[in-house]
Amino acid sequence: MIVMNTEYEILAANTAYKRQFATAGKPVIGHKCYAISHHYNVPCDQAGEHCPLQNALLNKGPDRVLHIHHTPRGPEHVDVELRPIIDAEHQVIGFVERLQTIRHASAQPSNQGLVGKSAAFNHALGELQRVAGSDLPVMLLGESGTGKELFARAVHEASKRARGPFVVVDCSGLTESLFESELFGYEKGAFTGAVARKIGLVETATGGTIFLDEIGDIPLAMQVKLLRLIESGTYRRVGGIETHKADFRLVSATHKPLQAMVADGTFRQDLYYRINAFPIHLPALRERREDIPLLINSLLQRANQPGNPAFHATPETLAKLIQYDWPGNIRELRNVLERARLFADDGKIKPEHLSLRTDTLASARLPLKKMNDADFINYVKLFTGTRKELAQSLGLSERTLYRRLKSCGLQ
Ligand SMILES: Nc1ncnc2c1ncn2[C@@H]1O[C@H](COP(=O)(O)OP(=O)(O)OP(=O)(O)O)[C@@H](O)[C@H]1O
Repeated sequence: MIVMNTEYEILAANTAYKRQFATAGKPVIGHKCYAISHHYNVPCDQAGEHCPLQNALLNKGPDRVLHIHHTPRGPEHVDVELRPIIDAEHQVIGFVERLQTIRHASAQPSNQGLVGKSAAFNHALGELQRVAGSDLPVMLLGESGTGKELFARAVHEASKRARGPFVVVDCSGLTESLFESELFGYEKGAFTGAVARKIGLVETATGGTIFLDEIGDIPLAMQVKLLRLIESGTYRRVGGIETHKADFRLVSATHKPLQAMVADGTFRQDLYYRINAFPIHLPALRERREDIPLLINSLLQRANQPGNPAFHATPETLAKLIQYDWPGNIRELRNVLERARLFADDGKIKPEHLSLRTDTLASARLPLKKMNDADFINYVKLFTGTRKELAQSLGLSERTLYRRLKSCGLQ
């Protein structure tokens, strides 16, 4: 926590903040918050980010945002909550800021969990952070392979139920009778083959979270039973008479258009409102292209066997992967990399090692040399290598690249 004046200067900091940001010979007191945590020399809102201080000043009330901070450990996601200090004349004279490092997502290559730092990813993460602490049902909406299960796990881990179980139910593979016995369990003798009592997943999830993946696939008859469970908070084992109390937080996901299904009668409206209390839209990979290099590093790190040389993508490969449309999102990226590794004998993943669906390869429609200015600028901004590598990836000489950069106002 820190206390600041309205000039963004840090007046006081607690031990945790100092431990994080103060280094010998570089104390934090008296310095601007944006210089310490962002390495900017202007306030965040002038550097293209949302500044909670400006909002809190304007509204004379608290404000909360998700930021990426530059810590000695590298960039990290931080949940920032700012409260104004208001004097007797109703003037804002300072702020108290509480910063909380988010552990369930990483802004640098990581061998586990969610990674990302693009605006689209940060937005979804910010929503997750807001809802996690409550017991509200969460609905994750996104194309296949966008990380719905990882997000669901992150909701659980960021919640008060983190120490409880996280139970995944894939609804798409379950028939009606199976759904009921899986979810609620059954008593001995409930049906042929029920030779002993079986505990259901709802019971297993006591104190934790249930993730219903592909909830749009639940048949209508089962939707009634699910609704009853959610509304009453109780259930009965199949063949049982005793009522049990349920204690779980519900996270659901689907890539189906639930609203349209409600309209045509294949999904119950009452259930829809129950489970859709807090929808979070997960961006497709093509909406967060700037995360692609980070994701590639993370996924290659994950696939690496100890003792083997580390794999990396050449600049040309990176260029191709950034341009591709990724209909299968991160799962497809993971598969493409896993296959490419088998061909990259020297650890370098080259364009010929990639198996991309050519119909969606943007470069097939758009020769790199002939890119228009807007696409060119966008491409340059996303590129993380050196200038030489950039020229190579575009098939330009360094001199031509230099002229093109200059003509677009990029130095
Ligand atoms: N932000 C992320 N950072 C790192 N890895 C990710 C991220 N999002 C997804 N992945 C990885 O991508 C793969 C697909 O993710 P996941 O299974 O969660 O997707 P999904 O949306 O649930 O897919 P489906 O709808 O097909 O079930 C997994 O291997 C997961 O680890």
